[in-house]
Amino acid sequence: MQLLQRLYELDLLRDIDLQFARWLGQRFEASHTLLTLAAVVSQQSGEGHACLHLQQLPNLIASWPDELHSDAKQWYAQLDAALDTHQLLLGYGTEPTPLVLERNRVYLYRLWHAEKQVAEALLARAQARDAACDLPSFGAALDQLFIGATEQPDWQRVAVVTAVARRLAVISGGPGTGKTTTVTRMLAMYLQQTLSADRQARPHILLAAPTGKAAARLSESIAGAKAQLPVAEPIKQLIPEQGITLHRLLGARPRSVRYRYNRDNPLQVDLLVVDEASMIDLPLMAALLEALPEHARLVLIGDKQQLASVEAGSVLGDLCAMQSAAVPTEAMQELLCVTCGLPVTEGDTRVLADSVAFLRKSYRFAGDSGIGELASAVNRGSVKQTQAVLRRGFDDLNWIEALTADNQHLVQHMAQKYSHYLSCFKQAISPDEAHAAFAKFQLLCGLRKGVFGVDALNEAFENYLERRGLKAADNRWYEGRPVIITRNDAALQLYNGDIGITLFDTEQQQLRVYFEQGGEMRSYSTSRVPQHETVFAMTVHKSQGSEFKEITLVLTDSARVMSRELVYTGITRAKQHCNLYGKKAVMLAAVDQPTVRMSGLAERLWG
Ligand SMILES: Nc1ncnc2c1ncn2[C@@H]1O[C@H](COP(=O)(O)OP(=O)(O)OP(=O)(O)O)[C@@H](O)[C@H]1O
Repeated sequence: MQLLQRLYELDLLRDIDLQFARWLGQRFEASHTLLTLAAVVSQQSGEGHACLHLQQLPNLIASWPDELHSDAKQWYAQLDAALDTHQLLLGYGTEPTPLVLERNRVYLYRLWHAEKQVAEALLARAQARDAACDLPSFGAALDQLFIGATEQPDWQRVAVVTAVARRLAVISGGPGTGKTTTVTRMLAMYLQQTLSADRQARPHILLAAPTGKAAARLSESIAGAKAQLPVAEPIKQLIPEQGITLHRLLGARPRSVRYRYNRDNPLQVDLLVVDEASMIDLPLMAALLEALPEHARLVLIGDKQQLASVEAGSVLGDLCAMQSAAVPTEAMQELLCVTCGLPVTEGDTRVLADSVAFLRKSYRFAGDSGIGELASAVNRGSVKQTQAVLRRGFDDLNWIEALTADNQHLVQHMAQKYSHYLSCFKQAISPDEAHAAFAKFQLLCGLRKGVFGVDALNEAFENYLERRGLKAADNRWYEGRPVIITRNDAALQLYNGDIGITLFDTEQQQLRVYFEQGGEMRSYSTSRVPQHETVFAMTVHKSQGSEFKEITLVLTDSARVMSRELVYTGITRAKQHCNLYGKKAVMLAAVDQPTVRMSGLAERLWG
């Protein structure tokens, strides 16, 4: 039997991958070798890879079951010759073809095009030179913004200078390293510079994030940081506080993949701040860059160590890749030397290095914080340090050994942790109060399927609620049901990842679901809520962009899906307390397993 069919039967290809190969077969009469390659490239894009690196193919084949190895090796041996044969199916990007081969990478056309567009647009923005900064006033304004600061070097100060000086800025830092504080100071600095050149100027600043939750958090953090800014009130007033989702910003339209704002109809904005940039996939970044007017500044904030976007690409990671340890250009080094006291260093200069800044010190987690220590051990990929942190015993870190092979012990844990939230519904509660109560605790899982996956745990917890009389057996909806949207609905303005809480509306005498949208609560009747699921248990992927007072991260199942980035992202969702539930071996195996996203973007950007 042909390799393509066998891969599908063994669940190594999805329906869509097989259909794609079959459709190509009908249109192009291509060889089985090339069609199998098309299906594998399609499958890899489903795993988040922007392309398939041909050098990685032997590793991929080695991960397939033994029974396929002989056929797969034969297929691999025929690939070189097949790549030269069907130029209508596989081209080099000069004409649109279903597959594109560039260097040793094979792409689906859509992702190749998006990657090329993103690289060109980012490099053009990084190269753009605006009017030089007025150095004397620049230094004085910085001193005022960083009054009392003692860090040396002060990476927040470096990030502010970077972002004010360049049309593209990327600020990456772990939890609590002051990303929002820095961006707020940067906005004040930018406004001071702009207004000192033209008193009447009223630059249009916008704040956005990939999910509703992240946008709401950005609004809250900017408002908090703004209140502490040591600048004049008129400057503060020009800093917006309201963040919106990228889909809303770009004008997502029902049943259309095109956004309202695009190259022909650009956004009206002078400076755009986008938070949680690690969640932005290649096509979304391409659409964002296309809709941004040429003169506008783009400031991307995020944590490069977090999980990459669910869809294909690893844009923030690639932007921060710093291949061959590139250093900023001479002009930028000089500016950073004068304004921040950074030493000028020899090295391979890259224009993109002028735009990237890293924040390194966490102001949220003090030295005695287990969450901070664990996050940094996991981040470094050090199994030894991770073990040491787990042994040491911190107040904010708790290891819970899984006691049963089924999930009942974990359901008891959930019952205890959600007891405060569930008790809120004994009396009338406002939507704001309900959302605040729900944000106190979240159970996070790496997996969707299996006994310790999100689906089974939500079901088991709802069974528990039924036993407690908090949910009727025959009704999916009940007061207190938290739901998460799983598919964008532009018409209703509800997007993937938005969380709603079900409450009884005494006026309408019915259950309604309340979502926070742009700083306001909006309610929907239960029948109108687009595709959703219960969210007492949530995947770590979906939790990106959100933070909770306390979390429990479930680490029970196969280490294959657990990666270093997944564990890091999970534990850093906790602001005050982090519980780890499961088996230590799973945790340690995950720490030892970094995720590799295949992409050509880092090479295009850093050369
Ligand atoms: N230079 C600093 N000195 C003292 N405290 C600071 C400094 N920078 C930030 N903080 C404080 O640290 C906390 C976290 O800051 P901020 O919210 O800006 O970080 P963040 O990186 O945006 O966090 P998150 O991980 O939530 O996105 C805030 O309470 C802030 O006031």
